[in-house]
Amino acid sequence: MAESVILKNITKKYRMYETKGQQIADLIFPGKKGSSFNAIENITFSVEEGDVVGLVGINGSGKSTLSNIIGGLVPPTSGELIVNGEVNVIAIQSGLNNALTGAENIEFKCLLMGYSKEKIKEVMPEIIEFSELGDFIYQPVKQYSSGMKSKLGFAISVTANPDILVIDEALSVGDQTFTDKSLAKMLEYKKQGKTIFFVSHNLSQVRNFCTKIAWIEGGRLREFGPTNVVMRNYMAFLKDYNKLTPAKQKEFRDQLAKQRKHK
Ligand SMILES: Nc1ncnc2c1ncn2[C@@H]1O[C@H](COP(=O)(O)OP(=O)(O)OP(=O)(O)O)[C@@H](O)[C@H]1O
Repeated sequence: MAESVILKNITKKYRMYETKGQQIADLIFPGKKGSSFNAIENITFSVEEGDVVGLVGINGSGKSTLSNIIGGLVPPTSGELIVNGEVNVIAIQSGLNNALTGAENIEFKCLLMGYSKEKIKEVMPEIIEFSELGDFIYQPVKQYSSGMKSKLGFAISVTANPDILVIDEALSVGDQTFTDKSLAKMLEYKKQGKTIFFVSHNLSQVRNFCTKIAWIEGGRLREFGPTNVVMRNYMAFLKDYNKLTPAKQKEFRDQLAKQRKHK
């Protein structure tokens, strides 16, 4: 199998400030004020065509940052990312323009993907039908619920038929029927040998759907491997973590955060 996505020592740093004044001072004297926070640190793994990779980890571990980097939405601070093919990200905040209607967003995204006016006319009814939004498609997206936004983003992306698909929690906000329909579409993609990254807190979806899992903890890759192996270890970790008191859980998260913070 050919390698589809290769990550080599990918790091994403953000500057963090305690006050607005610090932020302004840092603009004038870069690096003097505030601290640096590693949202993602030294992540290395590679994925083959046809792999469906679940990204798991507790809140704030860095899953969305990593999926946005893979999707080309966020540049890494350092490291090398090789993506062989066209990639599309579906997230709850999926880059839709709130001022435009659903239909205008479809048109806009299709134009960005290089579709001709004729092609857009052809795919428009298909996308509207998949989205299940009915007449809401002519309403501005700012009036949509997060589930409706996710449906629209999903419908556009599956019609775009990318080689690599990144799905960030987009299936957790829709209703069950839509989620089932979307999972069926994903299975079709999986059968076609497309590469999929799947961020979800729904572990039974991850178990049923993913062939591999990347477990992210405190911005670092704790484990990468076949679903059955990593899922077993992650579940054991969660069982222990959930047994901790809220104060002990916070202590654990604070300890991880401390390791990510640098001057
Ligand atoms: N633009 C940003 N500026 C500063 N910090 C950021 C930024 N984006 C993310 N972070 C920080 O990076 C860390 C990882 O965030 P990320 O959203 O990737 O985690 P996640 O695993 O997707 O979390 P969740 O499960 O809660 O969605 C968090 O501590 C977050 O506060």
